[in-house]
Amino acid sequence: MADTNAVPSGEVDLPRIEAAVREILTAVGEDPDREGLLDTPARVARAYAETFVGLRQTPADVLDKTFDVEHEELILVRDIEVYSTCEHHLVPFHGVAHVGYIPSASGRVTGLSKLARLVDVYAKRPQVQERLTTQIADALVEHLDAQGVIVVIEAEHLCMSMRGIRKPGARTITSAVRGQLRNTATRAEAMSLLMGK
Ligand SMILES: Nc1nc2c(ncn2[C@@H]2O[C@H](COP(=O)(O)OP(=O)(O)OP(=O)(O)O)[C@@H](O)[C@H]2O)c(=O)[nH]1
Ligand SMILES: [Zn+2]
Repeated sequence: MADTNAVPSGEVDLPRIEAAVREILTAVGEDPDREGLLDTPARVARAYAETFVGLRQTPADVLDKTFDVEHEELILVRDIEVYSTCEHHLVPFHGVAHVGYIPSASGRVTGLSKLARLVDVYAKRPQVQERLTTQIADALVEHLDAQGVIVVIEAEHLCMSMRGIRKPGARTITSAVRGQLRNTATRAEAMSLLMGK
């Protein structure tokens, strides 16, 4: 099975994406040489480079810089906007991520913005929501030695809204809980904080 954590080396092959987009336009019955579409393959290539930039990033890139704070309680950033791409249909899914952790016993914490950056490292790849959730949680355990982690993602998948079953508004909720946050009381406290109750 392919290693979904693998980081490919090298740059995005823009000319190859351009050629593929020309092919797709032709295959759906369009004329890639008509004026309105002339720049489209190059635009799509640049957009894909941005959409999948996380394939060239690692969690260490954002979590290696830490500092020590005396705080062995929950740190939670709620409502981090997420745009990712469903790996089945290559259309977006979008919503919010809530990311919380209890720092290591030595109080190793990361900057709050780094939690949002970590979400993007994994969101900017072809994804399924379950794996996105799990990867964020596991990175916090691995890189911060966090004593507990909770990640909840709520998202709408455009592959379910704009096509296929066509159910706009259906939201999928996934969670990943590690370490001390598996404890019923601690987990209930975190859940009530992240639901805003
Ligand atoms: N578990 C999971 N499923 C997803 C995710 N994103 C999309 N899917 C689902 O992936 C499935 C792919 O199903 P297939 O039957 O292979 O493809 P399809 O014929 O296009 O399916 P429909 O979307 O039902 O039309 C669909 O049920 C999608 O709703 C995700 O993040 N997690
Ligand atoms: Zn999909």
